Amino acid sequence: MTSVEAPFGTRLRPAMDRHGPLCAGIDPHRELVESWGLTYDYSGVERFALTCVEAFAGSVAAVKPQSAFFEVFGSRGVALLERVTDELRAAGTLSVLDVKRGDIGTTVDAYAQAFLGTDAPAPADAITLSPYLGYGSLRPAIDLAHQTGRGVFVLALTSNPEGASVQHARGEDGRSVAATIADGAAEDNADALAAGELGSVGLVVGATVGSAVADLGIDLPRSAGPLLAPGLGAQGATADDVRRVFAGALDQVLASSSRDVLRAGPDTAALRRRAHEVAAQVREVVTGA
Ligand SMILES: O=C(O)c1cc(=O)[nH]c(=O)n1[C@@H]1O[C@H](COP(=O)(O)O)[C@@H](O)[C@H]1O
Repeated sequence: MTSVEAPFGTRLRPAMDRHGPLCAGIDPHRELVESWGLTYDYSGVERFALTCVEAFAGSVAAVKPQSAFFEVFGSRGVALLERVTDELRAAGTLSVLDVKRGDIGTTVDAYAQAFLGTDAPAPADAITLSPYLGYGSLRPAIDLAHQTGRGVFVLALTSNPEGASVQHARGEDGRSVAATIADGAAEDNADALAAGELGSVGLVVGATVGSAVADLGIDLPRSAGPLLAPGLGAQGATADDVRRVFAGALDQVLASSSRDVLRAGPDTAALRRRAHEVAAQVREVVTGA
């Protein structure tokens, strides 16, 4: 059992200040594992994941293991994922578990207990959530995260081209789905905003989304939480894209990169060096230095 912690946002802010605003992904794709000279099986993925932990622990603001690549190996893969989050926790490095959960509220409650509760078997510092059963369906997870000092990242504008068909759609009031989700985060982070702190309800906004934030009238600064920004590197987004997409909210950006960093392995030092390089580039963009 883990105890209640200080709010996720207030733990993330100093980590980003210290290491640069990068969340390094652990995504053991078959081709990456093989490019490291490992066989693509449970043992190869175990070696891959634990090398990433060794490289990133204590070196980056946050680490985001992608559950799908672990679930491929069934219960052993899930146990490995739990080991990854446990080792990150022991090293004092924040984990963002990428599980993209979403369901009716009563089921979300169980997901919340599984990942964010004080009795969670291997709690993460934050998880990713999908709000497409309605932002309100996530209430049990958001409330529990607030109680236990953990965080959530709610998909708002995803980095993939297909996301726009849902996220840009407008309701009867003319507001887009993505803007409504950002409004929800703003309400849930209102106390943090008033206190001048980073909120614990983050949004996922891809660095690939072009002018969508402005076109849809989304007020990112008012959302007041961290903005997890995937898409850098492998999906084609650049530092300039980060500057443009997040103009006005750059201090909330937590850029996320998986393949671009992971390709530097299998050498632990090279992997860490690449993570530092990308973190420094993002820091330069967000501070305008
Ligand atoms: O929630 C995410 O992390 C996420 C949201 C999104 O809109 N786009 C997106 O790519 N992701 C995740 O971010 C990672 C991107 O990996 P790379 O493209 O290799 O950097 C993957 O784990 C994706 O599942």
